[in-house]
Amino acid sequence: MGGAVLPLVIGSVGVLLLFQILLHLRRGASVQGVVVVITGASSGIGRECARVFHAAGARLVLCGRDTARLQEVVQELSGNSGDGQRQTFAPSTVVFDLAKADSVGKAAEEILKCYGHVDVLINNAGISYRGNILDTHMSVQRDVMETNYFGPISLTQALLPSMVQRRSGHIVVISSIQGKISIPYRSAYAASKHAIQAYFDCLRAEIGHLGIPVTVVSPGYVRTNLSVNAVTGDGSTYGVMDKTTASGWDPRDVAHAVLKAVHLKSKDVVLAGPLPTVAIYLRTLWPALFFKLMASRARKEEKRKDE
Ligand SMILES: NC(=O)C1=CN([C@@H]2O[C@H](COP(=O)(O)OP(=O)(O)OC[C@H]3O[C@@H](n4cnc5c(N)ncnc54)[C@H](OP(=O)(O)O)[C@@H]3O)[C@@H](O)[C@H]2O)C=CC1
Ligand SMILES: CCCCCCCCCCCCCCCC(=O)OCC(=O)COP(=O)(O)O
Repeated sequence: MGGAVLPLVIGSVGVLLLFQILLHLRRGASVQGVVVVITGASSGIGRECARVFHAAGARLVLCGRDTARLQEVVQELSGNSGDGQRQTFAPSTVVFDLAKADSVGKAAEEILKCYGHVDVLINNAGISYRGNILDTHMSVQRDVMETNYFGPISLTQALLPSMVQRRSGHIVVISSIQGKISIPYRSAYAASKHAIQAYFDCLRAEIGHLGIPVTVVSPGYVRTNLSVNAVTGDGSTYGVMDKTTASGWDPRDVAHAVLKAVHLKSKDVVLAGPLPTVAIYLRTLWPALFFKLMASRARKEEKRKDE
């Protein structure tokens, strides 16, 4: 009888410890006072990240193009002092357009002035696209690349030297399942997300040993305004809330997953259901079948448009 008690006590203490660790992870105590920069903080995933990181005690620098919409987020967060268990901070804002190459350097200087350094950069801002390649202006292909690829990598490269100097920092990028597989009528978007994945995989290998982790987060569909704001082949706004978007993940869950990824210093996180996950493996292991499925998907979508 006595022999069974000790393992039971050790087991219970172990479970209790594990519970405490999980609780600690959920609370995100690791970002208390940490300087977190979020691009695209005015809506969708970025706005939810702002809420979640603010509640976890981060000192935020929120970025976007629209002063009024950013101020709305600041107002909301400033009036919300969290659960009272930790100190929260009123966010700072920096307004700039990632697609304007000459504005990013100046914005990085402004960001650094807020707290003197950056602990976590979350490259979240982005735009999607709808269109077939034959009818898409080259200017659209370039514009999507500016916002989704050149903008984030310019900002990253402008902030990196200060992280390297301090031997401290963390770079996060919100990519997409479409950074891993390409689906028809998304050429500009999928290409920009593949480019982002490749760039940050290279960066991870180059700077990991300096104590600066790189996290690529690849969500599936998320319930935001991404499809509404998407650009079409002639440069006009798509303006439609797609069913896939409307029935996607709650952006709050994505934001919590980003916080967890920061805490765990995860390298590559896929946030999607089984089908997209199978598709990623299929693309590598049985590409011929994957290409066939995508071609059939393209024909079906073409037919739907013709009806
Ligand atoms: N929703 C989804 O299904 C998925 C989204 N993602 C990715 O998540 C990220 C966030 O998108 P999501 O929240 O869904 O979409 P939203 O359209 O809701 O948000 C996009 C954000 O990006 C900002 N933004 C867009 N263009 C620029 C620019 N040129 N310069 C600066 N900021 C810009 C917008 O700010 P403002 O317009 O105020 O300037 C806005 O805050 C994107 O990178 C997207 O690719 C990935 C997978 C799935
Ligand atoms: C033998 C078994 C075969 C099973 C594999 C079937 C392959 C199914 C293809 C699944 C495609 C999933 C696409 C997911 C796309 C996605 O989640 O994108 C996220 C976004 O970035 C959304 O942006 P968008 O502008 O496209 O709304």
